[in-house]
Amino acid sequence: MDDTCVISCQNLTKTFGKRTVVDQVSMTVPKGKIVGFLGPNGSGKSTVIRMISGILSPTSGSGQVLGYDILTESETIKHRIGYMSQKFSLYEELSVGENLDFYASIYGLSAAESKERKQELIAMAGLTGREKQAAGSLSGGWKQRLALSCALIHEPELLILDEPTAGVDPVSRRIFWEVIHNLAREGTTVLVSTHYMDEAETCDLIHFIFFGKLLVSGTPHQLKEQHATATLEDVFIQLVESQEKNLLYGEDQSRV
Ligand SMILES: Nc1ncnc2c1ncn2[C@@H]1O[C@H](COP(=O)(O)OP(=O)(O)OP(=O)(O)O)[C@@H](O)[C@H]1O
Repeated sequence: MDDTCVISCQNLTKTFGKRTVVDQVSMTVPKGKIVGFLGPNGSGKSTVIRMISGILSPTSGSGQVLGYDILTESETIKHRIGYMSQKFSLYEELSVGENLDFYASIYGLSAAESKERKQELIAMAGLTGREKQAAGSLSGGWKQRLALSCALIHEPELLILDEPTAGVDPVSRRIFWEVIHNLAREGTTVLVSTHYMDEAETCDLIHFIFFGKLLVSGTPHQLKEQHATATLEDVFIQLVESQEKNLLYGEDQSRV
């Protein structure tokens, strides 16, 4: 793997029963960049993300994450990356501080490291004063930032976010993205799936997936230029409409 890339996968494929939901996806994520992963509902984003994160085994294909093999070193990958899904994975009955303690213990931080890191993350997430509040009683935006803090407890160099802002209000989304951009400026690489085009516009690179196949990759500017559109939303609509036409006229019917 090129050492300027922290994720690289080749012909990654996942089949559930007779359905191929991820079909020979090859893509890279360059170091220090924010990479947006876009595609309609059910196009395979979460499945790719789960294979890259070492949570799900591919049916075929290969991949390297932070130099580790996704087929043979998935446990190491899980330990080295920061991962946050839409479900947030918080313990609702535990307090903000206890949730962070829990994740610190999973990642093997010493008591001193844990204390220092907790303070940093609580400040970063704007959770100061809420350390003793039960996670379950936090509003959506606070829960989201606590979940992000838990994913960052071990200072991962790669952060993988699966629709982290789904169902969160616009102000919280903006605060969340400010945090993401700050992390990227400090050198963290981010792969993030999203349905929000305003979020995608701020990514350094975009991979667009449809029905399990990677259709296009490029910077937001390149994609808009290639498709002669003013917005990424128009690029998205153009891609989906042209693919749906292909499906309607008989191409790739086996994949639906
Ligand atoms: N464990 C599974 N067993 C069977 N089918 C699955 C499984 N996991 C995902 N799928 C199917 O794979 C397809 C891709 O799902 P995936 O969640 O990866 O899409 P997505 O692009 O992340 O969608 P969304 O944007 O709605 O979250 C869907 O049709 C889904 O139903």
